[in-house]
Amino acid sequence: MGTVLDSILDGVREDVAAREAVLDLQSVKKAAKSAPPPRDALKVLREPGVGVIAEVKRASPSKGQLADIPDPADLARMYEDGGARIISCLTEERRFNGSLADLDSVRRAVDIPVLRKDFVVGPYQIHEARAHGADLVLLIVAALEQEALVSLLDRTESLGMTALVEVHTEEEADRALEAGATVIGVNARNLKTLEVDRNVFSRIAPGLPSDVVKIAESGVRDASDLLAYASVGADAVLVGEGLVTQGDPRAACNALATAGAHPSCPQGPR
Ligand SMILES: O=P(O)(O)OC[C@@H](O)[C@@H](O)c1c[nH]c2ccccc12
Repeated sequence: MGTVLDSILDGVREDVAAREAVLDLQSVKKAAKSAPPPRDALKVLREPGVGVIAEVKRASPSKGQLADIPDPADLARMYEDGGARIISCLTEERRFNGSLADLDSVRRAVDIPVLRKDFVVGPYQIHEARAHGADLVLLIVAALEQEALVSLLDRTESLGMTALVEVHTEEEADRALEAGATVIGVNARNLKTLEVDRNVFSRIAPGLPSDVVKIAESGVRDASDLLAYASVGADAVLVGEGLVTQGDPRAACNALATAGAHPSCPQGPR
């Protein structure tokens, strides 16, 4: 039986093919060349303290609709005001209800770097991300053969963007390092079963080289979760549900950012 990830990937491949039939690879490459220059995400991620990557997330396969987000630009601005270092914007349509239009409006609304959060299956989406202003791209190891991972990582960097390489197991972390990843996200949510296990980060992160930026993804509900991830080496946390479901996303983001910036917040070597 196929996993949730497999079925998401099938849908994504169909959607990419449909977009490519309208705007081919050559055209999207051209569009990427006239996009506003990429913002330096690596610099932001290496600043002292534990950073917050705040996600514009309308829905998820595990929970369905999470929040009514009438204006993603508005939400992104609240996150930025609340002290987020990076905005993550879901663009996958079928399960997460995201879109490239959301990415466009988010990128225009803020001055901080923006991550295109999607299931990248090939080079088309990398150029497309840049054409829509993305500064970072998510690459999910579990979704890619090693050869594809290496070439998509190189392509991302050659366009001046940063790749956030997502892993869920030690084996995947080894593949990410082998591919040359400098920013690794450990997802507490298993994309094959959708189960969240916050201990996955503490199992994997301490084994990663100290110069790799380590991001704890998923399952952050409040400042105590951020501090727990920080104590086992997180340089940043990526938070969706815990922010979009709050009445005041600016305040919720600020509570996390403040905890991450506090001198008592544990932080790994740089
Ligand atoms: O809503 P949460 O539990 O804070 O999780 C955010 C983020 O980690 C999650 O949206 C995510 C992590 N990796 C992904 C890959 C694809 C889609 C979504 C994701």
